[in-house]
Amino acid sequence: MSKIIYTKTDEAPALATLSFLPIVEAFTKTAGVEVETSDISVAARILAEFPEYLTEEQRVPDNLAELGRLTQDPNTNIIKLPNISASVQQLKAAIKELQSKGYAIPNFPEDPQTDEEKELRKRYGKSLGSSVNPVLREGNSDRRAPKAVKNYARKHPHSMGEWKQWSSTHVSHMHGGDFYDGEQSMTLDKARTVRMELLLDDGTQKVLKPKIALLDKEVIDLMVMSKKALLEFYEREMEDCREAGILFSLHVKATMMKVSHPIVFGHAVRIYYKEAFEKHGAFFDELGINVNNGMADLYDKISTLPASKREEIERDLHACQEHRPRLAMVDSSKGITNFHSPSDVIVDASMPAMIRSGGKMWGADGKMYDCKAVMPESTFARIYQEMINFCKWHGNFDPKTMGTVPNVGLMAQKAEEYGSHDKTFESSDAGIARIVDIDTDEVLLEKRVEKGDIWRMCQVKDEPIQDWVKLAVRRARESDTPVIFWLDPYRPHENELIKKVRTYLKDHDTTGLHIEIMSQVRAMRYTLERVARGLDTISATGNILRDYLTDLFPILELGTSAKMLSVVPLMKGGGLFETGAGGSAPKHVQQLTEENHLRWDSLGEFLALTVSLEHLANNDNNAKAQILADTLDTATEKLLLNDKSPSRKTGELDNRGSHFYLAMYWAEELAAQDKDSELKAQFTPFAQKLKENEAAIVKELNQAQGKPVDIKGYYYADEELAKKAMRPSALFNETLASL
Ligand SMILES: NC(=O)C1=CN([C@@H]2O[C@H](COP(=O)(O)OP(=O)(O)OC[C@H]3O[C@@H](n4cnc5c(N)ncnc54)[C@H](OP(=O)(O)O)[C@@H]3O)[C@@H](O)[C@H]2O)C=CC1
Ligand SMILES: O=C(O)CCC(=O)C(=O)O
Ligand SMILES: [Mg+2]
Repeated sequence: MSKIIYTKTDEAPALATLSFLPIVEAFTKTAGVEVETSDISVAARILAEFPEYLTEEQRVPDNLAELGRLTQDPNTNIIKLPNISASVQQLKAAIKELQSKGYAIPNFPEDPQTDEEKELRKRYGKSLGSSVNPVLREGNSDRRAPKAVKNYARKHPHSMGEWKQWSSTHVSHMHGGDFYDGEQSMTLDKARTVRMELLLDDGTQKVLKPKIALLDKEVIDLMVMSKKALLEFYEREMEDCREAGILFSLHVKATMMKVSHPIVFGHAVRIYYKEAFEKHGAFFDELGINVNNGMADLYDKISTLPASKREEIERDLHACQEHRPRLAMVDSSKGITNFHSPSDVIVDASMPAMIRSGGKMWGADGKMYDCKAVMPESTFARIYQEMINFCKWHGNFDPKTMGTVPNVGLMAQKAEEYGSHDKTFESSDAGIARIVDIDTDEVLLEKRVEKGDIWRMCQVKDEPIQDWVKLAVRRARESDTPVIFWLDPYRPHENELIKKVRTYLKDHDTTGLHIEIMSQVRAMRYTLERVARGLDTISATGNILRDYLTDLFPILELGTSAKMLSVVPLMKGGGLFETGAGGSAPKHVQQLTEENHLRWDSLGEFLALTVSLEHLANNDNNAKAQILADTLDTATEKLLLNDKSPSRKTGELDNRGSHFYLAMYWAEELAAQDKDSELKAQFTPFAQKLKENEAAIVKELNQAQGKPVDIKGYYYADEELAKKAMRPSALFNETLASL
């Protein structure tokens, strides 16, 4: 029996699953495909970590570890929905909710002192930040807008803000002392075992990571971010921003760069509120305030102080704002600024949203203003400035005519920066940061660090690079589109990759293909010149640009990256099918609980299911699965053309209504096909029933809206209540059960 593993995650995607999965199960069983669910929500991952605190009935298996193992099995077929990459605030909220539901898990130790607390912190750390995707992504990334989706966007363009040539919006990044500056890189000449250590100025050796096994031909890098240079940078840019009278916004990726970026974020907050931190810093420490987790942590912890003390602190914070630039807002109606939480503004999505709106972000008064987009690490920040330059000169892009930019991303086996958090350190002392071969004592890479500097080692294995080059060539051939490898010869790491790309391209027949290697800024310009002329260009990039570009171009081309096809061909032969390239849209949940309307668009799920079924069909020689895939593809196109995607407005068709239409169109396509008479016979009466009841079902679905709905929880909602809320049409449920 063929099997698809369907993940259960968090927030809007998890709610959508409750409505969509029964449809998937009903349809796929007709092709002998079993659908198994696997709960990898942040709540389930927390529970799996602490079985000894739970009763027998409360315990849950470690599904993520099991899925990680399955990525090594060629028969694996996983549909992975977007999940929360939790900030400390979110993790604490999830813990609190679980405790309130009777799960006696321990509190999150904010400032661990004892060994026991340190151990707990380490265990909770496993559920922090991006901890699902890196486990499952045992393959490289293939993300693109399918033709039907692109055509739909061309016919129904989303709104775009206007770019003025005189816009003051720009990107600011460090020009020295950051990870890019003086980075060191090497390709290994043999398999080695190394340690990471700090050689202090007094000669003491401090081992931070005792043993890392590296493979032959692996590329490793050593990078340092100077605290001094970072603080000077912030000071200068804040002053520059205040003078310019525009909004200050900081864009980081604290979810994936879960060790370095909260530190980078915290320094910005402390510089902005410098005088207040000088005055109250020691007291803040006593209270256990850590603004690396955002100002939310500070406001939370001072909320219980006596009013006079609290007001004094608030006054002092306010006084700092008087001579600092205005901050970009995340939610101006609630007074939530860019400094509230390091993962409220996530660079991959936040920069495209700003560019789409003509370079504007929200100010505290609810109006939009030009901004200084601050991205301290210069390595990739420059691509955004290049795009802004282009928009200022050319005007914003036109979704009706613009070309498309699919991406082939190097991602497998925790490639590059995104796999480096367990090898990232905030230096406790000055000294030499070194990577040393344990067996030979050779110092492979070394760099001077001062106290407070952040240093890290990144790695990328050779086999994933070979696989990435192969995938890029395959995509170029299949789509007859030029491929540009975005690699910067001035950057030592990428220079190593350039050598490898040149070597491995020779393994493939590239006759007639257009393949080039360009530095990022040139690649961006080249790609944009083509985009503006309606031409398509594949970007073949490293892991960070994979993440950035697969939100950037889709958000401009399609309005959201949720509509992307996102495939991870696992290196061992299985398939991981991600549902779009975007997140979990937390504010959609709020709309559901307040108004019982879910505007989440499951298009990414429809696309993922199509390719997942196709993969099954090929692997298991399952002809029925292929028919299901082909008909689902046509049904999805029909859904788009007939405008049955969810509306943003309560009372109109929402996520559940769009699922009904998908089911109806899919059934109609299965009834219309003549390749499999059994399927035809099964689906003909079913399609008829859905068609006959269309008006009544849509009425039931839409009439349920407009009033609050309580699903008793956010991270671990009551499954039965949530199911009931997500399946409000008795008529549709009955009809589906009859299949
Ligand atoms: N692959 C994964 O697992 C990923 C997970 N994440 C996680 O998701 C969370 C939120 O991420 P964030 O970057 O803030 O934002 P999201 O990508 O979730 O949402 C940003 C905005 O995009 C629109 N949007 C996104 N997806 C859809 C959809 N399917 N249907 C309709 N509109 C959509 C919504 O716009 P509007 O408000 O206009 O409706 C939404 O407010 C974080 O925890 C993050 O770590 C993020 C990226 C990928
Ligand atoms: O894992 C995460 O935190 C986000 C993933 C993401 O943004 C992406 O893969 O595009
Ligand atoms: Mg992303």
